Amino acid sequence: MTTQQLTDQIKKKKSFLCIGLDVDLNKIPKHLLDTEDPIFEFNKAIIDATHHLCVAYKPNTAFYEAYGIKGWKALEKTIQYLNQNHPDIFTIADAKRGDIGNTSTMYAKAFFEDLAFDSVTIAPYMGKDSVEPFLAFKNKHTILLALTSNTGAFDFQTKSIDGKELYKQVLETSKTYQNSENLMYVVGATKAEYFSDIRKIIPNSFLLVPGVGAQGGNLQDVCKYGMSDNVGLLINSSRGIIYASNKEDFAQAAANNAKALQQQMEEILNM
Ligand SMILES: O=C(O)c1cc(=O)[nH]c(=O)n1[C@@H]1O[C@H](COP(=O)(O)O)[C@@H](O)[C@H]1O
Repeated sequence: MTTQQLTDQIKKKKSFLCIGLDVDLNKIPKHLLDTEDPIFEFNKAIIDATHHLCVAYKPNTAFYEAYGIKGWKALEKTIQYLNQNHPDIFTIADAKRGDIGNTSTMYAKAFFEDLAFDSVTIAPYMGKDSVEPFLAFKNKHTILLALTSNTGAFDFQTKSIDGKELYKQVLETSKTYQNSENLMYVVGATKAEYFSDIRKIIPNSFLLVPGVGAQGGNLQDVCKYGMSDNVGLLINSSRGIIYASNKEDFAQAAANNAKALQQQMEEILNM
């Protein structure tokens, strides 16, 4: 998917919501545990109930890897279901990968070719040759961790090196990488006060913004300082949407929470 197609979808749906599919078998409704593939059945019900309210889904691979081969199969079925039924929806494999070049190439093949995701999250720590293998894929997107939502972000990302914070160096240096037009960045919703500075460096890049809902980030603040001319934001909520209820009504409850966020987004887009 191109970023133009993503922007078109945002304008059509009046939403820049990304729903995180972080499936924990301890949190899903008990009746689903009797089915053959509870993770997929949960995801399918959530997707069926919410696809008109969001523009992206982001399964975090940890939640699938934790269940071994069954988990990976459920991830595969989920992305196939999305690609077959909702090809207009942007898909993010939240895998936070990155390694020496030949290994990154294999990670890129796994997520872009085998699983056919539109994008994957990548840690920038190993630098240029660990990121460029992902960028080499046309119309696929590499979402680089810039300033994360957790408190540990202050351990390294905001520290100055040669007079400039590390997260700014990540943004500036990554712009020089080959095929850098395929880059997007992660910036946590809990770091709203940093968005103005970030937009000075990357005015138009798409930002994946996790941390609203369960982590306490504020949607209005993020939009005020982080929105670009082409919207340029994908706001993720995982637990705040998918675990709205653990009863039979879980999918409808998730849709209600997604709708509440989408309506706030619509108001912001209309301003
Ligand atoms: O890359 C991410 O998506 C990510 C980056 C970050 O800085 N903070 C962050 O919470 N995430 C992910 O975003 C999701 C947030 O989930 P909730 O806090 O339940 O909405 C989880 O899958 C996290 O792994």
